[in-house]
Amino acid sequence: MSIRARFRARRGDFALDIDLEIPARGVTSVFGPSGCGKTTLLRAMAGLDRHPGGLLEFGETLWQSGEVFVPPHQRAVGYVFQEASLFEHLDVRRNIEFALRRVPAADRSLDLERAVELLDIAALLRRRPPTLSGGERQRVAIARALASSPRLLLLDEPLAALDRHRRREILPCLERLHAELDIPVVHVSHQPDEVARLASHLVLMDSGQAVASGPLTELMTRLDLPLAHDPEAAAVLEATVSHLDPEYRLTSLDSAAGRLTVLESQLETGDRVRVQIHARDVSLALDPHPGSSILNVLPARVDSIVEEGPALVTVRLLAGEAPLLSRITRKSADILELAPGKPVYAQVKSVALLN
Ligand SMILES: Nc1ncnc2c1ncn2[C@@H]1O[C@H](COP(=O)(O)OP(=O)(O)OP(=O)(O)O)[C@@H](O)[C@H]1O
Repeated sequence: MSIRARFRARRGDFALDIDLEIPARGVTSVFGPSGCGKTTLLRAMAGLDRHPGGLLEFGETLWQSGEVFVPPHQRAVGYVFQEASLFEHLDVRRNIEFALRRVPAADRSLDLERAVELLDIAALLRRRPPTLSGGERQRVAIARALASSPRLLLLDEPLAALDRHRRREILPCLERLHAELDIPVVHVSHQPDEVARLASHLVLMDSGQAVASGPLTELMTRLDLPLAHDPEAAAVLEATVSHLDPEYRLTSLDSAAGRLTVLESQLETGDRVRVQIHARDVSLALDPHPGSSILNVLPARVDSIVEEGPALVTVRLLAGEAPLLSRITRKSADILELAPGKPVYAQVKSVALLN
């Protein structure tokens, strides 16, 4: 099942020209520079702005086409924007109950207790919004959006107004939503780390257009797209915990790129995790370097190479079928005579667990 969105709109000098098909499951992140049209797209999907000639299909359900325009409250869409708007005179419980009551009991996909548990807001139920912190407000706003039993959740930079610490508190809640509720989420963010952690699908926007749309793991490592050239460029891999080593306090993960070793954490065998490997943390060698202290050495082959200014190159590798990035000096690339198809060993200095 997929979501099809086609919108053309003009706002002063800005033109939105979008024709997208994204999966109606998992988390799709819409990523792009300020002013590129991310909010305009989400508002059009929610039905908050009507753009004549637009098309929006949610699976078999038509929300907009030609003369058809289903108003926002009949779309079963939950949305949370940067500054959460709550009913300031009602306590948190009543804010959520208000949303619950909009849906007949037989059609509810979750109850108050479940929404409270997922967003970890039991302690806030008697508080009124003016007494809540920014992070608490956002958690309540997301719980309220869920209480209306949406078929689609739209989150427009819900964490933008929060500092790093508060964002770290909410990210696990968003992950739980994704893992435990079968509601597709379209999520707008400026933060590459948030996108890497949450998204399964990515839409890259620029100047009102979708420059690319595809699986996160692929788009993050495509050398024709900007993410792979960022100083923070990284590959993201799904992995399963395969072995715990109590003696050395290490954990082994099996991924499509091969076996990875990370420091011991709270993980158990069989857990699914997501890891991030930064391009700057991957060096390359022509042999497996048995004398090295680096534990994670993956056989790979060079897929493509792009220069990053006069001194550096970014190399896209395929370790098995999994793409990885390596940022090395142009001199090293010349010494190793790197070229597409060449077998190499990727020495991974650091693997970050994202959850
Ligand atoms: N009512 C309006 N009148 C004129 N221009 C507008 C209006 N609303 C939005 N715009 C312009 O449309 C463009 C897209 O805005 P939008 O809010 O969708 O961008 P965005 O990608 O969400 O940005 P940000 O990441 O900064 O939130 C911007 O250039 C903005 O200035």
